[in-house]
Amino acid sequence: MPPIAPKGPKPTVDLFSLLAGTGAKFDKSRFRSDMQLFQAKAPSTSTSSASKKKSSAKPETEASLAPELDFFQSAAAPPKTLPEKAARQSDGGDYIEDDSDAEDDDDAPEDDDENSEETLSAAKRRRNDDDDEEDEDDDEDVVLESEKDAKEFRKNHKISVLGSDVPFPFTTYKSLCERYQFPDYLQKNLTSQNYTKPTPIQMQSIPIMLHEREVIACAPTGSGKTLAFLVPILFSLGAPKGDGFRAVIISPTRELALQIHRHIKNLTQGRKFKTCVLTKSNMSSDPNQIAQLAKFDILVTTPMRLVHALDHDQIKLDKCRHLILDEADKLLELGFLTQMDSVFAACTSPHLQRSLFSATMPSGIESLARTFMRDPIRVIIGTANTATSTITQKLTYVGDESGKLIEIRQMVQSGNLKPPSLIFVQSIERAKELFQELVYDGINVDVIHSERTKAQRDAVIKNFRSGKTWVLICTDLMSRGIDFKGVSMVINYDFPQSVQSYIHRIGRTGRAGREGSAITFFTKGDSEYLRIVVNVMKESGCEVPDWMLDLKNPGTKDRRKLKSNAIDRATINTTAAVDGSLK
Ligand SMILES: Nc1ncnc2c1ncn2[C@@H]1O[C@H](COP(=O)(O)OP(=O)(O)OP(=O)(O)O)[C@@H](O)[C@H]1O
Repeated sequence: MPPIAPKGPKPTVDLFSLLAGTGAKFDKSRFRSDMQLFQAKAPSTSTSSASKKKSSAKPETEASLAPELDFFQSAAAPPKTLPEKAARQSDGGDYIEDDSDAEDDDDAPEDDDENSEETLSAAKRRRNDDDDEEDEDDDEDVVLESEKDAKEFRKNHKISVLGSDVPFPFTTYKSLCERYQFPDYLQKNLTSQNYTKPTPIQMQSIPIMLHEREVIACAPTGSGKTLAFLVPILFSLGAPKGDGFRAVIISPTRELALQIHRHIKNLTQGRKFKTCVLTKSNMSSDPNQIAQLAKFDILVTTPMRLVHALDHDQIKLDKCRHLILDEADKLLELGFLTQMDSVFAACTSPHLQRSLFSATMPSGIESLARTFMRDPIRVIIGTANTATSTITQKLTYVGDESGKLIEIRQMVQSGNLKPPSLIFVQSIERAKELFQELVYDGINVDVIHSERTKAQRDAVIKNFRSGKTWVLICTDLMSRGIDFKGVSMVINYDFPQSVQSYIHRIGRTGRAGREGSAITFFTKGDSEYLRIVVNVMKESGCEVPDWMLDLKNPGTKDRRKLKSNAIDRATINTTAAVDGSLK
C-alpha cells in the first residue's frame, strides 16, 4: 500500500529528528509511511523553535537532580536556610505506649518506656561555627524548633503535609534514635545497614506514626517507604511478646510480602520478634498450627491469604495495633476492596492505627481512605503521582506489533539493551510468547508470571537478583514494590494500561538515587493513549515534543476502558514454533 500523502503544507521541521533528540526513537526507513502520517498532523510553526531548543537540550541523565528526589545527596546540598537552634521536642502529645512486661531476649534494650525531656535535650545538635566549608550532610546539624523551622525544612525537602498538628520531621537517624530513645538493637541495625540519612518520606512519616497518628503517604518509587513504616512499627512494638499479631502489613503480591519480611528480619536482628508470612503451608486447619500462628508478633501477607485465614478461624487480628497497607491504592481498588473490608472488620482494637503507603494515590482512593481513617495526615513527597526524576524516559514508535521484536533484537545487537533489564508485557500469554522468542535468540532471559509455581517464581527472582538472569520478562505482577538493586533498564514492550502501572513499572529502575532508563514501545493502536505516558514524562522533567503535548488526553471513560481491557494485540511470533514448554 502506498504511503498516505499528508494533506496541507509540509511541516518545516523533521519531527522525527526532533523526537530522536527528546526521548522518542524512530527507524525512519521502516516507518516512512507513519512518519508522513505524523508529520501531516504536526503543527509546523510552534515546533520549529521547540526543535532547536530541544535538540540542544541536555539529556535527562545529565540534568540536575531535583532536590526532593536527591535522597542520597548525589546533587548539591540544599541551601542552609534553617536557623541555628537547639533541638526540642516537636509538637504532638505523648506517643509512648509500652505495655511490655514481656520477656526480653538476649539483646535486651535500654528502657524504652519513657520519653523524657532529658531525651530531647540529648538530641540537641548545633552547627559548628568554625567550619566554614559547605557541609555535604548539612541536615546533620539542623534543629527544628518552631513551626516556621519545620515549614522551611519541609519546603527544602519537597515534603507537603495536609492535616492538623503535624509532628515535626526529623533530620538524621542518630537524632531520631536519641530523641525517642530507640532500643539498642534498632539503632545498631539501622547503622549497620547504612541507614544514617533519612529520605524525605522517612523524615516526615516516621514521626507522624510515632505520634500514633494515621498517615496517607505518597512518595516516589524507590524512595524508602518500606523503612518509613517499619521503623515506627518496630519501635512501638517494644519487646517481642509472641501472643498475637500486633502489626499487620498487607501487600498486593506474595513477592512483595516476602521482600518486606526480609527487610523486617534485617531490622530485627538481635531481637526475637516472631514474624510470619502467610502461606498455604502455615495455614492448615491443624489446631497445633493455628495455635502456633497465635504466637507471632508481626504478620506480612497478601489480602487473599489473610481473608482465607480469617474465614477459616485460623487467625485473629483483635490485638492488631498497626495496620499497614503497602501499595495502598492498589489494595483499595475494586478487586481487593471486599477483602480489605473483611480485614478492617477483623481489626477490632480501638487503638488501631492505619497507615497507607504508595508511590501513587489517585484522589478517589484518598477520599475513600478518609472515610475509614481517623483524622489522617497526608504526606506527599515532590509532586504526587509522578515518576522518579533519576529515570530517563523514552517513547519508541515501533509501527505495529511485529516492530517490537525487531526493535528488541536491534537493541540487543547494538548493545543498547542494558542488563539487568525488565521487560513488561500485558498478559501471561504474551510473557510466555516473548520468552519463547528471546530464549531462542540466545539472550540470557527468564520469565515470571502468576502461572508459574511458587518455587519457580522464587528461583527466577533469586537468579535475577544474583545476576544469573540478565533480562526478565514479566507481567504487572512485578510492577509494584519489588526492589531489585541496580536494574538498568525497564522496557514497556506493551503499553501500560494505566498511569499507575506506568509509574510503578518504570520505578523498578532508578531506585535509591541511582540512574535508570525506561523505554516504552508504542504502536499506532496505542496512540490514543500516548498522553498517559507523555504527561508523566513532562511532569517528571523529561523533554517532550510539543506535538505529543498537543495530543488529546484520554477521557475518564477511555482510561477506565484501557485499565479493564487490554488492547487486543497480534501474537508475538516471528520465528517458526519450537516445541518446548517453559521451565
Ligand atoms: N535512608 C536510607 N538510606 C539508604 N538507603 C535507603 C534508605 N531508605 C531506603 N533505602 C534503600 O532504598 C531502596 C528502595 O527502598 P524501598 O523498596 O523501601 O522503596 P519504596 O519507596 O517502597 O519503592 P516502591 O514504591 O517501588 O515500593 C531499598 O534498597 C532500601 O534499602
